[in-house]
Amino acid sequence: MMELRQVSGGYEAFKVKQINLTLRKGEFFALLGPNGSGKSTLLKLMTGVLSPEQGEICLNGTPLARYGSVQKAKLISVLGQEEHVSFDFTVEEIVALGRYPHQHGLFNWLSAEDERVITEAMEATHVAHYRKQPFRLLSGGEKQRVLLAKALAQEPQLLFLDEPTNHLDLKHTFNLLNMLKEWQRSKALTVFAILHDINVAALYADRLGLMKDGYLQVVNDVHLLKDEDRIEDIYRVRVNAQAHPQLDKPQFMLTPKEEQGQASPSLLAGYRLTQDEKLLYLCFDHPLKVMANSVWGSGISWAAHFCNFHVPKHYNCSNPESDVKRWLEERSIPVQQAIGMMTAVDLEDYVLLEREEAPFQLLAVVTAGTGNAVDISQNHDLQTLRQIGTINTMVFIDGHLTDGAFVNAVMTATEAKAKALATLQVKDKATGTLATGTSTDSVVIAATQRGKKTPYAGSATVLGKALGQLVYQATLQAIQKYWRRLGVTSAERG
Ligand SMILES: Nc1ncnc2c1ncn2[C@@H]1O[C@H](COP(=O)(O)OP(=O)(O)OP(=O)(O)O)[C@@H](O)[C@H]1O
Repeated sequence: MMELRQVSGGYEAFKVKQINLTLRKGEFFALLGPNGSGKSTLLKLMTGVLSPEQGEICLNGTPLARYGSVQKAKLISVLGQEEHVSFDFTVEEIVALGRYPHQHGLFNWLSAEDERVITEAMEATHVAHYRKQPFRLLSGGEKQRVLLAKALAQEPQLLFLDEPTNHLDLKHTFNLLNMLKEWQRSKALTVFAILHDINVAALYADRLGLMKDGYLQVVNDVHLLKDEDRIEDIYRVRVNAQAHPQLDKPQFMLTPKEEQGQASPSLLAGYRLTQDEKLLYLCFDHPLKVMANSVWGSGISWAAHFCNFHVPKHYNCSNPESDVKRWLEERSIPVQQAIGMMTAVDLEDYVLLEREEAPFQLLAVVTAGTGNAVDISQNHDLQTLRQIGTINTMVFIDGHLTDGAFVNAVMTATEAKAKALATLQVKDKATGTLATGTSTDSVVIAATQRGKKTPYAGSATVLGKALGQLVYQATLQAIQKYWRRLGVTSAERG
């Protein structure tokens, strides 16, 4: 489609240098880079506004310089950063200007085909309802969409956009990019867009290029952005690449300077526990990063309120999540910062153990019932496994865990729980074999994310050992309390 070979050019004091790039037909290519890195200069070279001092730019195999302006406008259109419209045109008249390369004859009347394309472009950019309004009276974002409609009305093969989502609110940014993707697919439109938002680029681009100091440093697919060191080298900012929850695309987090490594009281001095018949509640002064399979707040999140609600033994509800949410609201606990579990166990029988193992502080809170103890290796009828008879394990860590360490911590806590069940010879009633857990267990691992990053939390680490021993002890004690309350004899245990 377009090929740049060893292209250099620009201004007296600034030039882009030695650019090699091939744009593929029908792709969405995003150009990223810090302010002043030369993105707009490169775009001006690619659109023929500036001429290369060295190298060659070809469009469909022919040097760009050989195209006449109308011939070029049939193939490429440009939505620049600042478009000035000097006359008092209506929206429709502005969009109609996009048709000029396709018009014939002396008077440039709009044909039926021109009218169809103009309407299609206005509808795609959601400006059709302003068609009779003067362009100058529109807002910045509305003007941007009208100018995009004009660029689309040109029916280009290649569309250049310089920060197209400037001025646009969230909805219109999303609509515009979705619409571009749609035109890219349905009309094999090639899109070359300068973007500032790397999250947007990661979501919409097929390939992207990173510019720095006039050089196109690298071109690749969006996974290139996962290279945090490279992004830091280009932008001088440390970003944290995360996986998008539904798509195989990276998304980026920034940490404001004042939030980094903020001092706050120690974990063990920074929480309050209250317990009544219905709720076991731990409230922390500062939110913790959480990995959990709780009824409310499952997955990875941040939370400061950890709740274990008591339910009757035969509690049955089609939507336990909405129940827990309602109970949180009834207690005025902020639902968006809460983790909620449920148990049929008497909450008075919770076990709380603290441990300090430098540099970590740990706190484990366990409630345990073994009425539905299960040996995971056996084949069970699923219906019988759905009753509440649960071991709920919460572990709080003053430490900075990577996502891998969170997974490791879940593993360690699970192994420790299984070992406690084995020590107490808890049996699966259905099979008579040793139980490995109960049918509806929950685990919560929460960390303050302060201090040096910890990549592991398995048995070969200080953290893993402390965590495993703490959960083992807490689970043992919680099961023993549960048995004492029920007056269960060892022969009946299971
Ligand atoms: N018309 C011009 N005449 C002279 N120098 C210019 C001109 N336009 C831009 N420059 C200079 O060229 C350099 C690169 O500018 P350019 O606009 O290409 O950067 P950019 O990467 O698009 O930046 P931004 O993200 O801020 O839009 C800058 O130092 C700028 O001052």
